[in-house]
Amino acid sequence: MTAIARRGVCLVISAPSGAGKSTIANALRASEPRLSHSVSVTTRQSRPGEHEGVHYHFRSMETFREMARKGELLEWAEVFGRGYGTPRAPVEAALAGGRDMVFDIDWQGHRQLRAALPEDVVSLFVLPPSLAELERRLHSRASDDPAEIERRMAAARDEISHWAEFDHVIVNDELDRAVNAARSILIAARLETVRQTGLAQMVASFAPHVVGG
Ligand SMILES: Nc1nc2c(ncn2[C@@H]2O[C@H](COP(=O)(O)OP(=O)(O)O)[C@@H](O)[C@H]2O)c(=O)[nH]1
Ligand SMILES: Nc1ncnc2c1ncn2[C@@H]1O[C@H](COP(=O)(O)OP(=O)(O)O)[C@@H](O)[C@H]1O
Repeated sequence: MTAIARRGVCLVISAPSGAGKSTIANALRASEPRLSHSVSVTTRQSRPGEHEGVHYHFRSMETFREMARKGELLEWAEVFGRGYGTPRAPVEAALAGGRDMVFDIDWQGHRQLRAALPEDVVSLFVLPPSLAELERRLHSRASDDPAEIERRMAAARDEISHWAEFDHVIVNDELDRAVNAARSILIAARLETVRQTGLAQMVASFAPHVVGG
């Protein structure tokens, strides 16, 4: 019997800045070696410890706009006054090759990605235990200056107001629990793609007109 090729899963993780989505996505990738990270393009400055092509592709606003104009971005948005977007080519290659990807993007990106790839997206919204804890985490990360932290706290309520657009919502109180929940969501989505692919191929083998084969 030939192996059934499934498409990859797009796991979108969104959250107000500082809630822990990068930490959760990194922990997930550490235990799931075949899960790759969609490296976004951004016009913001790199933070200490961030590397070109690993955490982000750091580009000028001019280059970013040119990429968006040419259709090289699958989705893009302005967040905190800066441009952020998902390069199209790596996502299309991963999905076609049956490789799963995790996306750390905001609610606007989630909406656009879902519209572009309705069959492939499963999404998770991460809540902090409280706004006070969110602010504490932003300070403890020590990556942004006080004005930037203020901007992120001001935007947090707006980001949180979109929670109901997501397939799953978790509170990141204990990190291990949150990572386990994210892993379960990924595994369930993988099984669903296997099931759908398997069923479609099985039906196509005896009734091609049903699945348009
Ligand atoms: N729409 C969209 N949002 C993105 C993308 N990359 C990052 N973001 C979002 O931009 C916001 C700011 O990201 P970043 O500057 O890394 O700050 P952090 O979330 O506090 O670590 C977060 O809400 C990210 O999820 C992208 O490619 N598209
Ligand atoms: N469950 C948790 N408990 C305590 N601190 C956490 C937890 N999850 C993440 N953090 C810390 O909170 C800060 C923000 O996390 P980060 O993953 O950078 O957030 P985001 O990517 O959502 O902006 C980091 O310093 C991280 O180590």
